[in-house]
Amino acid sequence: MTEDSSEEPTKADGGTGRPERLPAKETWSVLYRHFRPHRGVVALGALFTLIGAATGLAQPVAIEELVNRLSDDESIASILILLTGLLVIGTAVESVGSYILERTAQSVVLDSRRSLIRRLLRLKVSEIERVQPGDLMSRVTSDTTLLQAVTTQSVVSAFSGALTVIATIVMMAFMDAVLLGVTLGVIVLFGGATALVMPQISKATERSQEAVGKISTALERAFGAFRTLKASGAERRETATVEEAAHEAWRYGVKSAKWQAVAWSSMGFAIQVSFLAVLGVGGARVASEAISVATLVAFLMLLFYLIDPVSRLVDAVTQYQVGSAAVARIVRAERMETEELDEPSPRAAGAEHTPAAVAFDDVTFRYQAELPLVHHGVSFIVPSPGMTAFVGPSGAGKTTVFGLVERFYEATGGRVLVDGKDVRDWPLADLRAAIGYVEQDAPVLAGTLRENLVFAAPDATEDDLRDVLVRSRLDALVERLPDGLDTVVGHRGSKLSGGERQRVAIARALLRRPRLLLLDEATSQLDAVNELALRDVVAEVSREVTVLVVAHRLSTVTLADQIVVMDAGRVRATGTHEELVTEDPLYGELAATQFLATAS
Ligand SMILES: Nc1ncnc2c1ncn2[C@@H]1O[C@H](COP(=O)(O)OP(=O)(O)OP(=O)(O)O)[C@@H](O)[C@H]1O
Repeated sequence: MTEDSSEEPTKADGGTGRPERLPAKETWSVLYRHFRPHRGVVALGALFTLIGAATGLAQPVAIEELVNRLSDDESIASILILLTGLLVIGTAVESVGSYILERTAQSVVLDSRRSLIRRLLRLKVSEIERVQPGDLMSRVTSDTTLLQAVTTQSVVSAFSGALTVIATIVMMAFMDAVLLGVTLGVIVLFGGATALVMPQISKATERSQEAVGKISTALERAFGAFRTLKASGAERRETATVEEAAHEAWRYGVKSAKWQAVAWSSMGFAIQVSFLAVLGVGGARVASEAISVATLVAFLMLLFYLIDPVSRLVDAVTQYQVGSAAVARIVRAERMETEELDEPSPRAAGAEHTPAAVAFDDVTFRYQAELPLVHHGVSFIVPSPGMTAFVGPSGAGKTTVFGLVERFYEATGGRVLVDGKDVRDWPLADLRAAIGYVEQDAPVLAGTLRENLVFAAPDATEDDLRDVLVRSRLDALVERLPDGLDTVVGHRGSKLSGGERQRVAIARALLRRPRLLLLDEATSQLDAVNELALRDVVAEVSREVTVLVVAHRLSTVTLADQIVVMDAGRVRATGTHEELVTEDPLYGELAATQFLATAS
């Protein structure tokens, strides 16, 4: 089962083109999904913030009373005590509230990172080939951080800010409706610009985040081929590429900051102007005895208190713009197609060790809809147990056979059968648990030798490890290394030789105790002595296990129980070496040139 993307491939890109913006409704629903598990805590935090704000609002009322008592020559001691109490309680409650909200915001970031990480490592192979992994990484590290702002400052500040604004306006209305009209008129007139610039903030932030993604992509490209970079003298050019992306991030970051400043200052300006307007109109109303001085003072105090919630509202909307840009990028990553991968069932995980049966039944395949067919009706049945070698010119589609058996890709037509069952009907984890796969370039991961070996078989015992080290001819190397199995092998195993990397990859696959072993040019870099040894090991393994190899070396191919000759995506002949040398001209030619040349 896959979770399908509703977007066109070009829209769900990893940063290569500019995707369409996410509709506001969808942004809201994503934000709500992240927010929902924490709604209880957020409500508590919001309540504390509100209580804090209410104590602030009570202060002008208390001051109005204080001014009245002063003018009536009454004692103000009780009012002063009340004011002090309000201040202390307000500060304490507000700080606890803000701590709760910040903590929740961090949890939201954690949740979104977790869900993204879980999905990213389950992406289909074809999805990863379509995008830039560096950009995907920046979505986990950088974009999720922006989510933090939109779930606290934005959602909660908007809520508490709006409630406080409403409460303030109600209180103002009770004091003097005319002054309230003046205040609102001025704020709407001068603060209106704020609303206009909001979309600009979101747009600039998304561009800036895209550029951050480009930085990761460019760095990943450079580090991924560091020696080639140096050997090609490309340091300056690649540095310039990364710097250009960094500069783009800066440019759009500054643009976003500019629009945020416009939003803030227009709202600040609106409140300042309303102060002046209330002073003018209020003064006239005091002179005409429509209102008392105490009411004007209290009203001005309320106006003063309005600055905070209005700022919070503006901040909320600004942060929402920033966050929505991040949400769009996160959602697009979340929409990429993933594989459903459960734990392998215990039987598949190791109890049963019969060799797997593999067959292709008229398989056609293309990597992408717009690309030509790679397989045009490929059919073969492999002996199990036994070794089957795939040979043929470069690009004939040999590696693709392995990709289809592992179900990294699904056949466009026909059936790929393992144990007589279409691989699409297998639980994916069970299928892969049955297979040991050594890829063409024998990848070794950063970490220690031990970590690399047990990567595919975390439950392997020390005895298993020792046995496989001997079989894959790694024992001498491990003994030589000062830290033995705990030696760190460097990024992509850069501290190992090509042949050592291949042996590590073979050992890793053997340790998995597979029922089906796929070896893609797995011994191409081994010296003659090690190759001979490993060939014997593979031959021995193939007595109990089904082994498929892609190999160009005669030594490996001649050993095979069956050879499948592929050419331009078709099987042109199947047989043993002796049969094919005489029966198939292409194989005869390959044997005569490539194999025999190698053998001689
Ligand atoms: N991930 C991919 N996306 C698109 N096209 C691909 C992909 N992988 C391989 N191809 C194309 O499919 C064709 C078959 O590739 P494949 O790797 O199966 O050939 P091969 O026979 O193993 O070649 P070689 O002996 O050089 O390894 C080639 O033309 C290749 O360019």
